[in-house]
Amino acid sequence: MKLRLLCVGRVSEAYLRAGVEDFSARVRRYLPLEVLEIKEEKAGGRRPDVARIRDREGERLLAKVGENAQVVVLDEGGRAMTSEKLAGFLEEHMLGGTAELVFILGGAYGLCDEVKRRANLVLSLSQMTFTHQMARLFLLEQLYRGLTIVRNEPYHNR
Ligand SMILES: C[S@@+](CC[C@H](N)C(=O)[O-])C[C@H]1O[C@@H](n2cnc3c(N)ncnc32)[C@H](O)[C@@H]1O
Repeated sequence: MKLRLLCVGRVSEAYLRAGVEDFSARVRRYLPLEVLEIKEEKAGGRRPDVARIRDREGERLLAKVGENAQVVVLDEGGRAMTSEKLAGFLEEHMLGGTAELVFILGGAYGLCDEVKRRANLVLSLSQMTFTHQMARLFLLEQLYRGLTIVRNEPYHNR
């Protein structure tokens, strides 16, 4: 199985980029990982048209999602999971023949409903809101943690 991260925008903060690179490399020890960055829609002006921004970014994201892909959308309003549950979810897909598991992260204004409707799972990392750059790092850490749990390796320490 291959993991694919579809993200709106880049990781511009150096301190987060280092973490993202580190955890991406760790995840790649277990599974192929592709990260695709979608251009952020320009906000323009003092009162950005949030619905338009989300819709445009959503179109770009959905254009990159294959018909048969299993999709996890990251959203603070989604379903909370323990790391063990996420590990179980990953294992199910690894054993169940899923070719590609796609994770979608929104930009500064979040994701439109159409993207959320495409999700097989809407996943929350916390009820609190993170920047998309931080959410990317936390997701990668949880994927790495989950994969070490699947392999019964000593990272999770439980
Ligand atoms: C700054 S947040 C967007 C906040 C926006 N106000 C909204 O309504 O979604 C940017 C992206 O990071 C991800 N994100 C941020 N906090 C998250 C959390 N607690 N759980 C899951 N994803 C999160 C989501 O993909 C979100 O679209």
